[in-house]
Amino acid sequence: MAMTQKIESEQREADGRSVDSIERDDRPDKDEVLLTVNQVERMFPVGGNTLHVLKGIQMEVKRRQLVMLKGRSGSGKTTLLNCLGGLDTPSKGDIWFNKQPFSRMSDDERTLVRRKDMGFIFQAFALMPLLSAWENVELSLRMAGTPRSEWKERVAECLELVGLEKRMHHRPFELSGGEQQRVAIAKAIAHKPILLLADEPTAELDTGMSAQIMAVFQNIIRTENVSICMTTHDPTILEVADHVYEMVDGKFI
Ligand SMILES: Nc1ncnc2c1ncn2[C@@H]1O[C@H](COP(=O)(O)OP(=O)(O)OP(=O)(O)O)[C@@H](O)[C@H]1O
Repeated sequence: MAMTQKIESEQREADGRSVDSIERDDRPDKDEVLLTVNQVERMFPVGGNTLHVLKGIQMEVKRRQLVMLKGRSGSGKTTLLNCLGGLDTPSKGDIWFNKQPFSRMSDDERTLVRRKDMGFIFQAFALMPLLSAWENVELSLRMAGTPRSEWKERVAECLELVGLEKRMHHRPFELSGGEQQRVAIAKAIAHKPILLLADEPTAELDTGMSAQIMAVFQNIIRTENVSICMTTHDPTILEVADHVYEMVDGKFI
């Protein structure tokens, strides 16, 4: 057995699961659907007219899936992602999340679900510029209401998961674009969400850094049991997706 394989195998065994169980993912909730989108439409009133942006979207995301939404600029990807994250609501149709009628909840209920079970990553990283990587991740735990006694262990764990253990005390301007995006990922997963929504997370990165971010995504799907739904323009990263939905003019083709 090659050394890298052995180390990987030992790490996996240390993780409490056999190599086979990880590669086949035979955990009981494997095929469970986490997110269902039923005939969702979104219209906006614009200057006396109605702009029909989403035109009957049907999709689902299962546990531990990496799902990508691809499509040209203006096709409606961000509008859909905003509805999936409860930052906006459909004009028609509904969205179910974790067996709950997410799009029909009150704003307050939806905010609670979003804070507890969802994490967000945006293309422009959204880090606090004066705080270190450590402090940025800690801030998200503070905002999520995680008890202070758990912060230290969880911050270290998240920064290690994204491969930043040697950069924990650097501030954003002392980090590369790819490293900043990894801090943003650590921040988004710190409160243990079950769904991560990412809008063009590799848009600002070159091909090598984009590949690293996708490797981090695959790692956190395995270790954190999270599902990821992301938008992208980048054809080179589509192959790592479990499922790709292609959007043209507000519809999937
Ligand atoms: N609040 C709004 N009011 C009016 N029009 C809107 C609103 N939000 C989005 N749109 C319009 O909906 C269309 C789709 O926008 P959206 O941002 O969802 O596309 P996108 O596929 O994410 O594009 P990009 O890749 O450039 O971000 C655009 O024509 C946009 O102008």
